[in-house]
Amino acid sequence: MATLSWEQVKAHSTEAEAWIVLHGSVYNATPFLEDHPGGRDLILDVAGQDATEVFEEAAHSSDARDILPGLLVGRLKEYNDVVPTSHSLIGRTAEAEKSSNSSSSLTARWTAVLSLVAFAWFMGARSQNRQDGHGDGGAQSGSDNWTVQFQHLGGVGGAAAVASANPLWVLLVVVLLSSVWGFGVFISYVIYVDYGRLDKYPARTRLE
Ligand code: HEM
Repeated sequence: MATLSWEQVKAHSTEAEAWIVLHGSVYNATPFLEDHPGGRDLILDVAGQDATEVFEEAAHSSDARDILPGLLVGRLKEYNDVVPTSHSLIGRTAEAEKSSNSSSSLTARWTAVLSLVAFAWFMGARSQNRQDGHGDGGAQSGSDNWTVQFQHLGGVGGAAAVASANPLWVLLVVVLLSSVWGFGVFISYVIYVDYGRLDKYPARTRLE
């Protein structure tokens, strides 16, 4: 890797050659200027300079940091790295959101809840049918055995109660729980993503 001096870095402070220093490594940001979600000007403001502080203040994600190796030019000869890598709330939250709240895992959760509802409904309906004496003997006895077995299995807990409850009550409870859950997800989204995004802006560009 090339070892560079401050003079060389300072000589690359134009739009055509915008080098920035992050933690002592020198990056050529020019190919990325147009793609920068924070805009080209924020990078150009610090071209030819040490951008570590503003870069960390903007709490860049690991996705942003993954872009850096592709822009690497070299390393400064002497560099005293005093700015810590930011581990801000928003950085960690955004990454956690990506892994835990991804649409696929949400789909999986909803599928699990809906399966449970369908199962409880089915068992409730079966048990109702049996108690009302609407079962038509031999043909149904296989399913009724399943109901009985389920109730025996769940006899120790709430499963039997769920199975024998009116399916409409089961549905109501599930809908209520889902609403509370959804509200919780919404509130945490507002707190961590919307509110947290304020921290993504460097202090000098932030509206105080
Ligand atoms: C080559 C260096 C840089 C790269 C690769 C880069 C990359 C990125 C990326 C990928 C994002 C989207 C959000 C994220 O994933 O974190 C972002 C946002 C941002 N960047 Fe940079 N960035 C660089 C330099 C800078 C510099 C020097 C500043 C100076 C202040 C800056 C300020 C910002 C701001 C304020 C945002 C937030 C934009 C928004 O959410 O609307 N970035 N950057």
